[in-house]
Amino acid sequence: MSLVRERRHQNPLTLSIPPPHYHGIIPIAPSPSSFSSSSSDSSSPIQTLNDLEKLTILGQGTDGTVYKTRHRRTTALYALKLIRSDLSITTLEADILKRIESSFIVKCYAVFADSSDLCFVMELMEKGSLQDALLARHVFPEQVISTLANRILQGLRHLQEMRIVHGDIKPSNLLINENGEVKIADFGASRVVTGGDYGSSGTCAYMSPERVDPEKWGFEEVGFAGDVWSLGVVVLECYLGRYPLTKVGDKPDWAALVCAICCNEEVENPVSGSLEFRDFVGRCLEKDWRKRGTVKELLHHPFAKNR
Ligand SMILES: Nc1ncnc2c1ncn2[C@@H]1O[C@H](COP(=O)(O)OP(=O)(O)OP(=O)(O)O)[C@@H](O)[C@H]1O
Repeated sequence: MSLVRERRHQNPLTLSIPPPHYHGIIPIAPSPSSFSSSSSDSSSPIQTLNDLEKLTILGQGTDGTVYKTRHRRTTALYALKLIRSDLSITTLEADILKRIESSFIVKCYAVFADSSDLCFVMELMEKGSLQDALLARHVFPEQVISTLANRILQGLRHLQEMRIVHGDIKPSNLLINENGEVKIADFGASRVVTGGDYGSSGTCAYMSPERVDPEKWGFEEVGFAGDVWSLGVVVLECYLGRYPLTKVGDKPDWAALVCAICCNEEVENPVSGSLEFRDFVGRCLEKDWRKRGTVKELLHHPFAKNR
């Protein structure tokens, strides 16, 4: 998990794009020197890393490992993410995570840092990521996708209220808990916006046209519309059971992705889908961000509104 995603070489569809265009962005992080080595609420049961006992490895990211852990005294279970990375980059994520309180976003209880690692103590999401679920199940029925879309939109609404653009909504950053509830995770590509443009960190396959080619689509957008586009890609991927913007068999390299995102006239919307589903996908995957559905609008859309 890092701000710049070039190292996501394990997954052919998680390609990054050339140098960013930063305009009007306030990085959330303090400078590395001002980052405290331990950041845990004094009322939290987790005061030091020694309070946690590692049980198993839950997964491996680009820059570190996620462990299942147990609090020695309370026996409560947590996920512990250890990241070996440039602290100036990862403190961005730490600072964002600590501020967020929402049942639609994976909770971060504490952040610890030593000389080379950042350690995030997080809510344990027992069922892994939506990516894992897609690999196991392949496709989801519309009703499940509708609930998922609603939860992601509610998470995005919370982030927007905090002026945070997630910047990397994709199946592997959507985690599932014991109750089957999906929550947004991984703020390695996030930004607080004050207007103007946003950076181009994130994962190319899920990036909106205005992020991939800002000159063509204009610089004014603050980035929230980019998260809506990514949601549209995820929704379509859950329905089709494959990455939806390139054709089956296409080599998913950077050029093919840029072409699929920016050049093709319209994203192919499956005729087998219900009218509501197709309209929702169309509103998310509107190429022109000025015409794309907003989070507020889509929360009232017949496909995604709470039933
Ligand atoms: N809070 C959590 N609870 C349970 N499992 C988790 C949690 N956070 C991450 N994981 C699992 O650990 C794995 C690695 O997560 P991590 O966020 O480090 O990397 P990633 O997002 O998969 O990839 P990248 O590092 O390229 O962003 C994921 O596949 C996920 O299934």
